Amino acid sequence: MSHATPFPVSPALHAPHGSVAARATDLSKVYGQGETRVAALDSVSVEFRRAEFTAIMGPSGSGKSTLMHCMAGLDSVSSGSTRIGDVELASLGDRQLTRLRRDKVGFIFQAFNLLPTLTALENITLPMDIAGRKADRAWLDQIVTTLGLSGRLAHRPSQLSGGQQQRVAVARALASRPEIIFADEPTGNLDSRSGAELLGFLHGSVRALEQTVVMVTHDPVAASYADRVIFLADGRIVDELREPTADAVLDRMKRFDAKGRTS
Ligand SMILES: Nc1ncnc2c1ncn2[C@@H]1O[C@H](COP(=O)(O)OP(=O)(O)OP(=O)(O)O)[C@@H](O)[C@H]1O
Repeated sequence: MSHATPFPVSPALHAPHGSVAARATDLSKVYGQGETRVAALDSVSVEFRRAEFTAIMGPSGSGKSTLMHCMAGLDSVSSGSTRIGDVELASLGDRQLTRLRRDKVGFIFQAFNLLPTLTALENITLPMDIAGRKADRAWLDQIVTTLGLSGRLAHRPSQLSGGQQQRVAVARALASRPEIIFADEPTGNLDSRSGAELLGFLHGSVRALEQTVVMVTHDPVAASYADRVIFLADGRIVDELREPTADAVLDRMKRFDAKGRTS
């Protein structure tokens, strides 16, 4: 599906695509043991290329969140490897991993996860403030303007609509120019119009800013904003769709459902 790009496209930004922003190789994740053992991920290998928007879909319990958490270094892996850029996450100690997450990874969750006592602007710059890094003012201005937050920066989260709060969360994720953004059902708490706006911003950040985005979603329309969709079932990647339309995604999902019922 073709979606409008809200960010001004700068041709100069369209430098070489195709390098890998994150990669999992033979990634397995097992929770529990004995009778409670669950293989949440079973030998998953996947690449997320730079400046590409990937949606991860699959039935409940198929391993979507686990894949994202392992890729983002929020959860340990049982076997296999995960890399952000050139860095193998298993090779890092706790402090190095915390620093890598802070500097290289942006997160957007379904719950907006904003601190209620801070203003919108303070929430946006918080990760950089904690890291002792100065925000790039021009970059911040561009993000804030594009996301339509200029007049809301002094507001606290309770004074903002759900859509505005989620846009603050998007601005926070984009502000440090992370290598990759992981979004877990980012539109789950939004009405359809705010959701569409947000997906437009994510899509625009991929096109115009060369941001890499990986998004878990249950919604075929949300997935249609991505460049590709990967489908998980029982902890394995079972299919992939490029240039998805909502109808094509729905069609694949129906096929998996039908297979699930007959197998
Ligand atoms: N901390 C945990 N301890 C034990 N089992 C877990 C844990 N986290 C996830 N699981 C199990 O791993 C499997 C994959 O879970 P995961 O949350 O990754 O699925 P999902 O596809 O994101 O599901 P949903 O769409 O419902 O959010 C499930 O069977 C789940 O019960």
